[in-house]
Amino acid sequence: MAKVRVSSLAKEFGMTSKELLDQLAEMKIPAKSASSALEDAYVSMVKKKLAPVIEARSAEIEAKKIAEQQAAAAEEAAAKAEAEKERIAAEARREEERRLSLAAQAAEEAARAAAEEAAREAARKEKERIAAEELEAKRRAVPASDSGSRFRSLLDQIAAQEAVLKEKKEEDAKKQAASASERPARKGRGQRGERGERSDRGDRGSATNEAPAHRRRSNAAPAVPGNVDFPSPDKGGKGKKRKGSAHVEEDRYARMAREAEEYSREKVLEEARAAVEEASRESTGRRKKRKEKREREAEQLKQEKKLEEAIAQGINPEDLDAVKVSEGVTVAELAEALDVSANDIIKRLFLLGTPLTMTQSMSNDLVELVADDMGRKVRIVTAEEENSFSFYDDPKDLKPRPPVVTVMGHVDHGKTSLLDAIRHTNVWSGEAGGITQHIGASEVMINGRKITFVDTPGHEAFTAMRARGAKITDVVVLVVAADDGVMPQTIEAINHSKAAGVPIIVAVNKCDKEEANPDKVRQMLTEYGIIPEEWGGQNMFVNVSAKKNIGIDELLETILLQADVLELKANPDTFASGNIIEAKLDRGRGPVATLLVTRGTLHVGDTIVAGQSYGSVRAMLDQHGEHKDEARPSDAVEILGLNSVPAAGDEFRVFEDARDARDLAEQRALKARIEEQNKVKHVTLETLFEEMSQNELKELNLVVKADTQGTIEALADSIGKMDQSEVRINIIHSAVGAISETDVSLAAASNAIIIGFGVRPQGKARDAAEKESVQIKTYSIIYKAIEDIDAARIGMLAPTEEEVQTGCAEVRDTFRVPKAGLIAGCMVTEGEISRDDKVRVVRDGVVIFDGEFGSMRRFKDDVKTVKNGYECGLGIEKFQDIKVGDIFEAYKIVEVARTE
Ligand SMILES: Nc1nc2c(ncn2[C@@H]2O[C@H](COP(=O)(O)OP(=O)(O)OP(=O)(O)O)[C@@H](O)[C@H]2O)c(=O)[nH]1
Repeated sequence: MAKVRVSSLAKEFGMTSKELLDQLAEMKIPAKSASSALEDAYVSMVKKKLAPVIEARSAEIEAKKIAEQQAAAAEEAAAKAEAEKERIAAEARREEERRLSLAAQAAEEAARAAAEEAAREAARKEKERIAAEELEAKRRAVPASDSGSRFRSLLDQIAAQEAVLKEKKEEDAKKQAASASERPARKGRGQRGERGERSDRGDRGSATNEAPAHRRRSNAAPAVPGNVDFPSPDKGGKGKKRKGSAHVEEDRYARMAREAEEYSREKVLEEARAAVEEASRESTGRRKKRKEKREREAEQLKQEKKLEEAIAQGINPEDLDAVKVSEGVTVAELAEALDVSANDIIKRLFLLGTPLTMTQSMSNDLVELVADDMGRKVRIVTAEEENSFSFYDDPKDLKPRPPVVTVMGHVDHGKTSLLDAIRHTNVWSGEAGGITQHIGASEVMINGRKITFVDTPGHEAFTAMRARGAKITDVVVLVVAADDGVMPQTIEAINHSKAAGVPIIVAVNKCDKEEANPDKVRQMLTEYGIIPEEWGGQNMFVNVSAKKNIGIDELLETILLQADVLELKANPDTFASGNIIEAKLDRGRGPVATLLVTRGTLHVGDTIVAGQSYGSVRAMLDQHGEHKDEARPSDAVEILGLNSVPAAGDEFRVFEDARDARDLAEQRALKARIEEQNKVKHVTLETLFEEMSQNELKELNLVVKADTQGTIEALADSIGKMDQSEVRINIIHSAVGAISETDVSLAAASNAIIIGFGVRPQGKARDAAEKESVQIKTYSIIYKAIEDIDAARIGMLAPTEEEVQTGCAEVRDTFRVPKAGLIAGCMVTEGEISRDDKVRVVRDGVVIFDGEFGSMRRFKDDVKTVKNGYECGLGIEKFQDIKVGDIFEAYKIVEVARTE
């Protein structure tokens, strides 16, 4: 066997070699250094001993790893947030700088425009001054003596020039006033409209210089007071200088610059705010993504857990999402389960050739077919499954629990005596007639460890209960009397234990007896696969004497050893569940149940459901009749408080809500009652008379199927002539053709018998009839049918011979053989056909010939029988009309004893 070094084992355990060496020294396991190699046995010992330490270590390491991962994740998130903050700030800074430089540029442009305007204004004023001087010079140049017409005309010219100047001045003033009043109206317009208007007016100079400033102003829409003087669109720059206009314009440009600056700052702030908002939106987005990720992970975890549970419960994970329906569900119930209309299902059933009504129950195959047709998944739950609970426990919640042991064996081999010896109490003497009458349970403490014993009865009548006993136990102690050896119930106990997969410890009892032969018992048991360990097998054997108290301690130690190997665990920190091992109605205390807790902890006051019973645990008693407050996994206790007596073997579980418990129990009880009522036993020709007298049956319903209409008419005619004074015979349905599943449904619904003439049940009709207990009687001659019905009517019918089908073969090919005639190449599809069987040739459900085989061959050899799955050549006596697809039904007529 491979050895493991201390160092590598230490590494595996997550400890240092020194630590492990210390532990080994403590356990007295020889190991000198880290390089010392340990035997396998030591390794498993160490593993077992250090399991809690290793678990704690690995949990510690795991926790550390998780903490590290979390810290790293937090650090990363913080770094990311910091970087993001930095990015946003830088972005805001850059934006601020850009806006400020734009504002400065705007201010500069405004100042330049102001300077240019001032220069233009100065030039205009200069021109006006020169013109005035020229006029004055002209006036002075006119001689005082010359007061003739030339002088007058000169004065007129001057006066006209002055008038023109004045007029122009007035006009300018008007225009300026008009432009000032127009300004606010223009201000509201779009930038494009404003520009268009200006170009229409042909404002050349200011259009180029002022356009940027105007655009910005228009964007920011600062309030412009109505009385502000704007440069007038002075054509040609002529006209007089306006009073204080330079000063006003200086103010305006300064304000424009300030406004531009303010606007820029506001804009920058606004954009910075938007950037921050965007960033926070992004971080919200990240938070949302993280949340989504967490949700996804949680969902995945849930799915994994569900899968684990499904596997633990032995359910196909694919069936998890399937709709659960009970076996024998009715059309209406299925419709409700699938949330579809019952009509939809009825329609589909009709198309499948099996029309059913709302209240009729459906076969499993039909349920699956219909569901499949609808693209739905269903899981058919058996009654047993329905009444059982399934749980899933996280492995980390599991804690060691005591073993539950069942003592089994042949009657009088000493089971009770052995338990008595174990418990040091004299149970045997208290039993009625010295025979254990029920499953009893008891707990024993050995070396500080508990073992729960379930004592099963040894009589054959309790076989079923014993089977349950084997299922709820961890270990079976098979008691075999050394003087008696292996007996029928010993074998039965072995089979039950094996079926339940429970290990068997053999207690060879009565070894004190002289005739005891323990070795013979060992020898006998090998035949049943129970081989002693000392002979290289799997089973532990202990020789005991219950009477003389010999070998009892050894037996108990062996049980504990076996339990250690099994590593039994359960979750004690949950609602209790388990099995009823015995229940009875006590005259004074009402229903009393002994139950075994397999999971969780049961408390006084808990509400439980067990099978169809429910109630609160009013009192809890141990095997000595002492009151207990709680029962933990592997504890067996007697409880009071159920509303009825549950069945031994029923599962129980605690319900949080008493109403849920009552609902479930009542639902189960109701279902059981309905099922009982629905178990209709249909009439048969053999039971007709009995039914007539017991249940006052006044009518016999028949469904008649025949090969021809003539046969149906002949039968109806004969029946009409029958004496119907005691029972009326109704042909409720008759038709030509094979007996179908629909005929069976009809017969089941109307308590009818199916009579077939020259026809056979088709497809699944035979199975359906068996399931529904509908009798199908097939005849080839009418008078035989009439005879049977007549005999049944007067209670004289008792079949003396019966037809037994032996097999079926399908014709795959036909060929002619000289002398032998037509031979059918067949495949046997059911049972085994024999050369001397009778044979019926069935085509499309109708019997076309009834006779005997003429030949039966496999390859070139004549054979006596051919089994299912084999090919053969079959010839039929006096029948040549064989066609591909025909079915040969082989049958025998057997004698049946009269049942009266
Ligand atoms: N000599 C001898 N007799 C024993 C021993 N064990 C049991 N007996 C006797 O065998 C008989 C049957 O014992 P039980 O303990 O009732 O046997 P059981 O298998 O429990 O029987 P049922 O309850 O009927 O299934 C009694 O008379 C016991 O005294 C034993 O070790 N030695």
